[in-house]
Amino acid sequence: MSNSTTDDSLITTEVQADSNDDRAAPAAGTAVAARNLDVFYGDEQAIDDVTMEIPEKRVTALIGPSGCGKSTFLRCINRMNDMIEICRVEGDVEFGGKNVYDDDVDPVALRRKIGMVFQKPNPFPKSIRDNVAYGLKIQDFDGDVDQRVEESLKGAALWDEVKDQLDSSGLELSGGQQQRLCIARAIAPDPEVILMDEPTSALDPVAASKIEDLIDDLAEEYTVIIVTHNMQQAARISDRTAVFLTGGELVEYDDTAKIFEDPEEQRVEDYITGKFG
Ligand SMILES: Nc1ncnc2c1ncn2[C@@H]1O[C@H](COP(=O)(O)OP(=O)(O)OP(=O)(O)O)[C@@H](O)[C@H]1O
Repeated sequence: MSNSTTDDSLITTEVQADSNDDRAAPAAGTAVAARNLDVFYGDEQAIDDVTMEIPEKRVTALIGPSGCGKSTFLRCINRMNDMIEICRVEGDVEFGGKNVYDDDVDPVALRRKIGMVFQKPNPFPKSIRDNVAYGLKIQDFDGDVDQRVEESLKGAALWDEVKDQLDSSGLELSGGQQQRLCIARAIAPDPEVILMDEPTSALDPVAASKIEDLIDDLAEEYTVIIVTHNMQQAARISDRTAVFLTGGELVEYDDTAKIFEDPEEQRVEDYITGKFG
């Protein structure tokens, strides 16, 4: 695991800066690690004994056919599955040297460190400024809110388009702009990890392409973990790719080039060449 955080820091410390990060070089450390993770919905098993280490400040793509457990795995990382009553998680998800399922972890504090962006842009019916500032208010942020809003909108490549209309409703933006607003909202609390569940699938190709470019930029500062159905997208934007297959099995996990050019597993080759799924 990375040494950048300790147990207590899950709740208290800021993101560690690493301005010299070079994505061609090996990652500095592990951001998130699943260890023997099993997830059940009632009697149905959705994730089956998954162990994987996700590198920090890289883009990791989770791919696989519908229903193989990609979203379930993603939601385990910041305990969004807690909201689903019949969901049961066994095994560990380590973040900052700590199992996020330990009794003393505060899920709300965890979600500030591990933000999330969903398939459908879901801005609140509030102003652009208030959408971005939302997470700051919850955490009693005592810095300059307007400055953080501006930084977050710049970080989400939206500032230039909205800087003169910060008091307009977030719902008045286009779909692609709304998704970038949601990304700004996710990065405002200064997370370490951003989870993205098919963030471009509801967008037109131009808007989707802007988000892809943005993901590339975000990986300079954050660890990005993205579920995508779009294999070209995974190949374009990710450094590492994890292939899940039916039953929640992690079949292969490697550098993205290796997965797409020379996978070890026949089942993975069949999947990425479109023989099934
Ligand atoms: N809230 C839920 N309640 C019950 N079962 C669920 C729930 N969410 C997911 N499942 C089941 O868990 C399994 C994995 O679902 P999940 O959505 O994680 O897969 P996925 O790979 O993300 O699928 P997709 O690509 O279609 O979004 C499926 O069998 C699904 O029916």
